[in-house]
Amino acid sequence: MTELLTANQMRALESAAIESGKVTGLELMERAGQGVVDALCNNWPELAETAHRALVLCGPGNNGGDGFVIARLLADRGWQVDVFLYGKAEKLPPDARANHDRWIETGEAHQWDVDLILSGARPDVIVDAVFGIGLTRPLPGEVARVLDHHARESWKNWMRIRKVAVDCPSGLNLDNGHVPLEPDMEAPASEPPPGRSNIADLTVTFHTPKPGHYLELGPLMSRHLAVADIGLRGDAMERGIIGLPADPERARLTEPKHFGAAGLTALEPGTWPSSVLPKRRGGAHKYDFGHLIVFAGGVGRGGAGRMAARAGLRAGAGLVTLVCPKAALMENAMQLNAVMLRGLDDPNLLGEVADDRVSGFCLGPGLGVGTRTRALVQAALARKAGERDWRRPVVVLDADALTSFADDPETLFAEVHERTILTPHEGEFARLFPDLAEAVRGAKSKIDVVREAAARAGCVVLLKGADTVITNPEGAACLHAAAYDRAAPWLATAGAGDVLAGMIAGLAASPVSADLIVAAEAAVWLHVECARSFGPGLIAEDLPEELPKVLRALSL
Ligand SMILES: NC(=O)C1=CN([C@@H]2O[C@H](COP(=O)(O)OP(=O)(O)OC[C@H]3O[C@@H](n4cnc5c(N)ncnc54)[C@H](O)[C@@H]3O)[C@@H](O)[C@H]2O)[C@@H](O)CC1
Ligand SMILES: Nc1ncnc2c1ncn2[C@@H]1O[C@H](COP(=O)(O)OP(=O)(O)O)[C@@H](O)[C@H]1O
Ligand SMILES: [K+]
Repeated sequence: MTELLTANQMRALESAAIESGKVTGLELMERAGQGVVDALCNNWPELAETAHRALVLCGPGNNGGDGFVIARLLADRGWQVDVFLYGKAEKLPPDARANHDRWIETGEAHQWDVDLILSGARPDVIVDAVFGIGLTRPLPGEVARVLDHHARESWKNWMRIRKVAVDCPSGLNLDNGHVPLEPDMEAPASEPPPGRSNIADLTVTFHTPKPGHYLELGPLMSRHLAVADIGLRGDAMERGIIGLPADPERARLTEPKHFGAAGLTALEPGTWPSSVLPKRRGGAHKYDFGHLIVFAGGVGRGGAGRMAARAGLRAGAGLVTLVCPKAALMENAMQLNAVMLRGLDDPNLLGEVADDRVSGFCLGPGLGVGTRTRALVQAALARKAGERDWRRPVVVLDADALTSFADDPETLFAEVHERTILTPHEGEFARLFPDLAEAVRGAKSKIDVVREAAARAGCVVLLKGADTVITNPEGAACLHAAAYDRAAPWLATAGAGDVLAGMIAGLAASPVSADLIVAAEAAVWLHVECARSFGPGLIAEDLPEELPKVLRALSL
């Protein structure tokens, strides 16, 4: 797992390293600049071979300081380097000032001037070192004009000009992935507002990625992400131990890498996520992997429940039973084989179809909004620990199971327990947590907002999206990003969420399953892995069928 550090956490780590006396701020800045130059040369080997021309845009803080280091290192390689400074040299913080002064011994640092910058010699590379984690307000217009994606069009052959962002494309808030805008700056939908259109070709960040690289606009603006090691040692190894519940303060990125350690890949047995999947030992009985009950809707509405059930079975539940209104039995019987089937009309008779060995419930997909669904949810939540698991049955609540409580979320929150997970998409989230949904549209980090939701609800909450955030009431937060080399646009297809609910339930229903948040994290990762393995043309039904291939690749 990779820790995602907020701006404050990164600053604290940097200060601690400097205070320990093992490193100076200047050394860190030098390594940061070197890291950017190395990443640039790795990414575009042709730039490493011969000297080129760079336009280095420096800002008024330490991000600008990194820019001056980069300017010097490129000049040392024989490059022609034009440097512009936004702000006053006298006001630069000490380390940035020192690197500015070192640069002007041999080069020039021009005062920021939009026309002068855009009419200057054509650069091969633009280095955006204007603002990093210190951005506190919207980009000034004169900076936005230069960094705008279209500004490159002032030069000929502009499509071959590369833009490298230092720490982040300036304007992007690395805590939340938003681009702060002046209140009157909302542009028409057809045209990205200034600042949102600062799109890099490569973004080089330091030590570890930040939440904003993966949330909201982060992937779109950063485009490719490289992480440069600047020799800061964190305690992430201990905190991010694979398969354990996440740290309550630091969010982690859901991925197989163990804090970026090279050589550990998903393909090695024993590593995450294989290590947290229940089905990995021989000699077990089907009940050792749990009995999952998935509820389906009435006549003609069973598809979503059937897909969730199939996903639960493929994900590893020992047995899966689909429970539907009796009138829909025939329809479902014609479609199911390995998934078992029972009819239930009266929610109060849940015990007739779900004995003590049931270890998981999945409710919501296609279930219909209303009092029957509410009653089923309440009946499932009321179940106590069964005979094979000391824990209560896991309850996955999705779609209609959530919407059925839209006018009274407090009733739901009063009944959920620690083995409950709510899996809303943004619309369902807004129905249960209207104020928090508003906050995420504002300036708050999606991670913090979902943390608040889990604390309020008293159970695990998973907010779906290309950036999926999973939190528990203790504050642990995992961010799964279907971005960069794990983008999965094919998942934007009807029913993909139903399959996810089934996969989570199927993984978590096993008596030997990991902590619920950990099981959910693995399910989200596998869900995207299935989409990526299948590729274009994917429909939701393909996802469970792709799972065996994905699991085989994990050497299970
Ligand atoms: N923290 C660390 O561990 C390291 C930080 N480094 C670099 O230092 C950067 C952070 O430096 P700083 O904290 O100085 O922050 P920045 O350089 O990102 O920006 C801070 C400066 O910009 C001003 N500012 C912020 N938003 C503005 C706006 N919209 N309009 C005009 N001025 C604005 C602030 O008043 C301040 O002067 C990182 O992003 C990274 O590039 C690296 O040198 C390596 C180590
Ligand atoms: N562009 C995308 N990239 C990656 N994942 C996506 C994308 N769009 C949707 N998803 C994922 O697909 C699923 C869609 O779920 P949901 O919105 O509940 O749809 P449905 O109700 O049709 O099943 C979620 O897991 C979500 O994270
Ligand atoms: K920057």
